[in-house]
Amino acid sequence: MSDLPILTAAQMREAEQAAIASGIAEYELMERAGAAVAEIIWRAGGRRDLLLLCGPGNNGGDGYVVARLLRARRVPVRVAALGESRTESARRARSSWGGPVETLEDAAPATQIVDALFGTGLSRGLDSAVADRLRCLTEQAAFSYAVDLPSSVETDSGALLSAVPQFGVCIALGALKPAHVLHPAAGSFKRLICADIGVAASAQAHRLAAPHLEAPRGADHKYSRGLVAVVGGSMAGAGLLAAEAAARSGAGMVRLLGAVGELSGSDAIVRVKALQADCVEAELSDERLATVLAGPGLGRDQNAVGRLSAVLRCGRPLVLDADALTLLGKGEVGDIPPSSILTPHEGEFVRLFGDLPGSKIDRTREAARRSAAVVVLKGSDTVIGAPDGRVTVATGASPWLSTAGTGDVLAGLAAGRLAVVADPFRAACEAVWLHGEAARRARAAFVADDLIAQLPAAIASRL
Ligand SMILES: NC(=O)C1=CN([C@@H]2O[C@H](COP(=O)(O)OP(=O)(O)OC[C@H]3O[C@@H](n4cnc5c(N)ncnc54)[C@H](O)[C@@H]3O)[C@@H](O)[C@H]2O)[C@@H](O)CC1
Ligand SMILES: Nc1ncnc2c1ncn2[C@@H]1O[C@H](COP(=O)(O)OP(=O)(O)O)[C@@H](O)[C@H]1O
Ligand SMILES: [K+]
Repeated sequence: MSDLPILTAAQMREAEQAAIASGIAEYELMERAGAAVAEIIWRAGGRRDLLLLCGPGNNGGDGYVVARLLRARRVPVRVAALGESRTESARRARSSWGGPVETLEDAAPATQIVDALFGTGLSRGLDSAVADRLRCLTEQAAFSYAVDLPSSVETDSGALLSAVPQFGVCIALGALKPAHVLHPAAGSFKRLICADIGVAASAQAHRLAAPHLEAPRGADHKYSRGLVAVVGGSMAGAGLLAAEAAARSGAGMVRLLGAVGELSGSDAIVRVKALQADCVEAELSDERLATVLAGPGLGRDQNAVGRLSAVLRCGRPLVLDADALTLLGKGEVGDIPPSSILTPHEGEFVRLFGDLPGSKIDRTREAARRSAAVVVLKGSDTVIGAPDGRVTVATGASPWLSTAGTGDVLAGLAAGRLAVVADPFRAACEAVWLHGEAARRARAAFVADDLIAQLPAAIASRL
């Protein structure tokens, strides 16, 4: 898996303009885009009959190029257009096709359908008659492809501007756009392919790639590999889940601060009795501590406030989750120490940062900037933002993760990886990837404990 760049519509246009300024004609880019799409369709569908739906802009222009190139390979191709072509390159592509052009209303279904109606230029939802026709034709096809983006999705936010059918393959041109990784748009295709069209795309946002992890060295010992403290609380099970995940994350040692003797779980976790804030404070003064996690099962009463205050003052790299985020959102404890990792779900995020404008990527980036922390905004698409503006987006997470306790596992994993690598953004990215991989390996109907059991194999796969 590669860490592909993610560009907004405006950034993509800038990259295209830079390519044009360097001497590549706009029409040449359209030819390259069409050729890349035609090749993918040819490999998947061979000579099955195909209907291309072409819109008025350059997305439609790409479509006419695809039609011409596949006709040359003796694929039975028909083209249906939504009006005249409105750009010079699209008009040129349409005239190079030179074949008949049907109307969208009259076009009969085909085995393969290609949506080249709109791409990054879509400015509003499709008219309902057009949306209906697109849905009908797509549902009747055995193979369906969206060129650059499914028409109807908002490029920069991933919102659906009108109803979108389910496509088999979406072929992103030049770079990914936010709608390729953010839900709901990212759920409107089964497979995503990014086609290189020779436009240099550098971005601060990337799709999360599989990490390269390092095994301990011969000279390592449990403290050099990272000592993690998990500050538990009134819901002891959540703290234990986080501690178990931290213990299987590659860290050298995990201490669980809370009540002792009540819980089962791995004996490798050192339970330390620390029920009051002053005991927590004393435990967190250990110079050998690499990271401290607070939040899972912490509670929200005055005792929890005192314990969390001790955590915020301790001066160690922190991971803050769940109840810790809720208490921070209420403003009842101090500020978030810089370089922390915060792992909110949507509700905790809004309580902490309010109703920020823009896409999930924009909101996460802004929250990271404001808090000077790494923010992991969880969900079916998890966005990880760093204070310096870097963002990665995890795609394709198993919906089976929507079960109680999986967030506690992620928090423990983040604390463990932070203890190992000491870089909060890298640690958060590794944790999110390993969490997704553990879920993939656990397959279906798993509970949070099953994810923890998969962590050693997930880690081994990246050494
Ligand atoms: N940026 C790049 O580097 C490249 C872009 N290419 C293609 O160009 C596309 C972008 O082209 P355009 O900017 O022309 O945009 P689109 O082809 O997405 O559509 C823009 C046109 O649709 C109209 N429109 C927008 N929403 C509408 C609606 N709901 N109903 C009816 N009309 C509507 C606009 O007024 C405009 O005329 C990309 O998605 C990609 O497919 C490729 O040709 C190659 C390179
Ligand atoms: N529909 C979904 N698809 C993929 N991942 C999901 C989905 N719903 C939740 N998740 C993931 O599951 C975890 C749930 O965390 P959280 O909401 O904190 O739950 P809990 O507090 O019960 O542990 C997060 O990592 C989140 O990204
Ligand atoms: K399209």
